[in-house]
Amino acid sequence: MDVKAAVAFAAGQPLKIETVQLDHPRAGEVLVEIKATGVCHTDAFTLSGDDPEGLFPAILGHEGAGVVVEVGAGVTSLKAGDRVIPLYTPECRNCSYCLSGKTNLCQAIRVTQGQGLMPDGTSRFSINGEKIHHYMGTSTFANYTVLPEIALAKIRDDAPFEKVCYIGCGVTTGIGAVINTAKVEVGSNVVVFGLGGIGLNVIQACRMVGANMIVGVDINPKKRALAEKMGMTHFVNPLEVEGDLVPYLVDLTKGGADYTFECIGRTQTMRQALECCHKGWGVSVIVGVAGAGQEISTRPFQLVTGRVWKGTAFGGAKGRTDVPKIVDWYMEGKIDIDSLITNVMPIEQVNEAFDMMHRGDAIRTVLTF
Ligand SMILES: NC(=O)C1=CN([C@@H]2O[C@H](COP(=O)(O)OP(=O)(O)OC[C@H]3O[C@@H](n4cnc5c(N)ncnc54)[C@H](O)[C@@H]3O)[C@@H](O)[C@H]2O)C=CC1
Ligand SMILES: N[C@@H](CCC(=O)N[C@@H](CSC=O)C(=O)NCC(=O)O)C(=O)O
Ligand SMILES: [Zn+2]
Ligand SMILES: [Zn+2]
Repeated sequence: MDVKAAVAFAAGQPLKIETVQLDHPRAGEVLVEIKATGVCHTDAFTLSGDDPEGLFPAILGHEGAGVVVEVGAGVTSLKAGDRVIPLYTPECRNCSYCLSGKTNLCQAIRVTQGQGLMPDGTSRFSINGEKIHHYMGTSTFANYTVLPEIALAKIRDDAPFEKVCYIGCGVTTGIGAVINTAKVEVGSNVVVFGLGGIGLNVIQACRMVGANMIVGVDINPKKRALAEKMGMTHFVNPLEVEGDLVPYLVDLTKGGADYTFECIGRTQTMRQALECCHKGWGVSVIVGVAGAGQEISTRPFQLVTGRVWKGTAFGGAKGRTDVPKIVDWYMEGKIDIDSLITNVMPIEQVNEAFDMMHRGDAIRTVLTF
């Protein structure tokens, strides 16, 4: 079938809206009509050429919501008409990772997903006979896409696509980093580096679990008001701090933070986030994705003296199990998504959405079809 997609033909080039060809779902696969998709910094990261797994041409996008149109042979958990959220971290419930009870990093299809292919090693997308790569197993910058059944969370029928698509990455990553990965306790002092689409969800989760001090760090002062609305208690602009940021944050948190979250993707801020943790017990969670070839460093003494460095992917969430629950939280008014969706525009304006993100003028832009 012919579908409309924003195609990334080469690193660093604007996306082009094209009519591309999409094959029908094969065994274990599902055809989904994407109704809305968020634009996450990771899409920009891959488009920039900094992603070692970045492949071109590709259809980017991994923060979508839509409706099942057709199921392939053997699909049992979904049917036409079901509302779904695509999962870049699938949940097969059968691989050793899923069965370990220790991680959300299902590996059932990770190899082919990283190669921009479906689990059988082929692509469903093409243009004029040339293969187009899938991206993160989701490719939500297309009005129809094909995914494995294990990479779809079935959600309730009254969930609005233009809001809950954000649960496909940013909301779940931020909230999950706090609840699943760090397990922030009541009364904790927290520092959040980066007040974008992920960091603001970290902040709202810290507020939800009853954190005491929630310090937000960002070089863009325009982020302050919304961060305060989400629960930030103190704002720090590193460009306005005289001297080193780390001792400033240690002083502010009276000895160091119990938990810190790096939601930027810069190795320098990852180090700062670790080193402003409290001696003896502070935990720093890396959420941001750093570019190809970059490495983190610190003095090992930082760890010897009790600070812990961790990371999180998709907030440690098991998608098919946890995403429907997070949709319920939104529908029940327990979490705020609406305030964080700053722009809604048609897919044709996808490049404008990237420009706004780079200028720091948007938290989340949602594209519609
Ligand atoms: N681990 C995971 O599963 C996930 C990771 N990510 C990653 O999280 C990071 C954040 O993503 P978004 O929130 O969508 O990005 P964003 O662009 O919305 O937010 C980044 C924020 O960092 C701020 N910032 C930039 N440089 C800074 C500096 N030197 N000091 C302080 N603040 C600075 C910006 O002003 C902006 O507010 C990205 O690296 C993204 O790839 C995103 C989703 C999931
Ligand atoms: N491909 C990159 C790493 C990209 C990355 O870390 N992705 C995150 C999700 S970011 C979402 O916006 C993730 O879940 N990683 C786990 C995984 O298995 O990919 C590289 O090669 O550095
Ligand atoms: Zn993302
Ligand atoms: Zn699995």
